[in-house]
Amino acid sequence: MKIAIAGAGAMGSRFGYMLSQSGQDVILIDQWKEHVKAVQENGLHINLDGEKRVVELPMYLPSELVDKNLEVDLIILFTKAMQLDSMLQAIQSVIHENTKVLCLLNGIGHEDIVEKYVAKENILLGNTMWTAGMEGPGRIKLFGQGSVDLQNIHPDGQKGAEEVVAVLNEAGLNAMYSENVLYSIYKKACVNGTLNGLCTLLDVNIAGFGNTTHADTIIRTIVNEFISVAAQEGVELEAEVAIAQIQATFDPEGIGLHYPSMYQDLMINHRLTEIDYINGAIVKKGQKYGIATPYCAFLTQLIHCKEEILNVK
Ligand SMILES: NC(=O)C1=CN([C@@H]2O[C@H](COP(=O)(O)OP(=O)(O)OC[C@H]3O[C@@H](n4cnc5c(N)ncnc54)[C@H](OP(=O)(O)O)[C@@H]3O)[C@@H](O)[C@H]2O)C=CC1
Ligand SMILES: CC(C)(CO)C(=O)C(=O)O
Repeated sequence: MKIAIAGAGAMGSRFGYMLSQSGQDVILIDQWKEHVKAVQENGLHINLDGEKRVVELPMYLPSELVDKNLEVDLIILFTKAMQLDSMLQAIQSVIHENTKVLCLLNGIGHEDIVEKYVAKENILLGNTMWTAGMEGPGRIKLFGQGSVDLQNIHPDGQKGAEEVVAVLNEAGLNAMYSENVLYSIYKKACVNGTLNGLCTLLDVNIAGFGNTTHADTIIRTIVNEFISVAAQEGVELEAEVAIAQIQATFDPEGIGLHYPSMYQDLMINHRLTEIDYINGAIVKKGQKYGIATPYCAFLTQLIHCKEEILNVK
């Protein structure tokens, strides 16, 4: 399968690497010039559980694709939420009538953006528990295991979605066809809504926060805000199920030593965060449905304060 990864930072590069190792024909696309140049000139440097390796993968800026007349079977979107619209606009030349587009970003509501550029029949929505980090342009750090949940958003897309699940599984990405992707998205959003902002503000990794005596109370309160909003959208998510998935991330042998992507954005790279698409999205929906979401609102405000203090753009 010809696969383009659009947004090939940490996660996109991980998926691109694993898919190419399984024999798929992969290209990486990103708008970060230094990163693209580094991969074009020196290959993608991978630190996999401490073992270093370098792989050659074709990588392009979107502007370099325009006259290439490239057709791909699948595009996997892995930008940050703030860059999704501009990336989709920039890769129009690669999106054809039969191109499937799988969106795996963290957060809620990305389908509204993808639908502006892609026919509903070709849109697959999902999320992932894999992790990754950048050590610099052209260099990624990988450890731990993960999984992917995905589903077509239009009934005609099911066969295509099942094919994509099979391709991801051949690459060892542990993909599952979800019967209710909105459920999967809200369940994963509970993980991000409790860990990303708090690990960032408290300056700890997942295990560090999870091991505090207050973590459980805070997590339960935030999860309750998420599930009250989800219920208004027809998603019946049990608090204990969401909490169990969050607690499972604390294990240092799993992803407990990971600093969430928001920490990497704000504290390491001094970049804007996705808070408005996670806790901020719950606040907005809460206002619409008349549900109080004070913890999500406070967390969103604190992260925005930190963005201002660090003067990030
Ligand atoms: N990292 C993780 O462990 C996980 C992340 N996710 C989600 O996956 C999606 C992609 O995340 P992730 O791979 O972490 O994103 P990255 O920050 O690694 O890369 C995303 C984009 O950000 C820009 N960028 C990143 N770092 C720099 C930098 N130092 N300087 C300039 N530009 C930079 C690049 O695009 P550009 O130049 O266009 O700005 C890049 O394509 C997000 O929605 C995230 O929440 C989901 C699960 C786990
Ligand atoms: C790994 C995990 C689940 C941590 O919250 C994540 O999605 C992220 O880092 O953004």
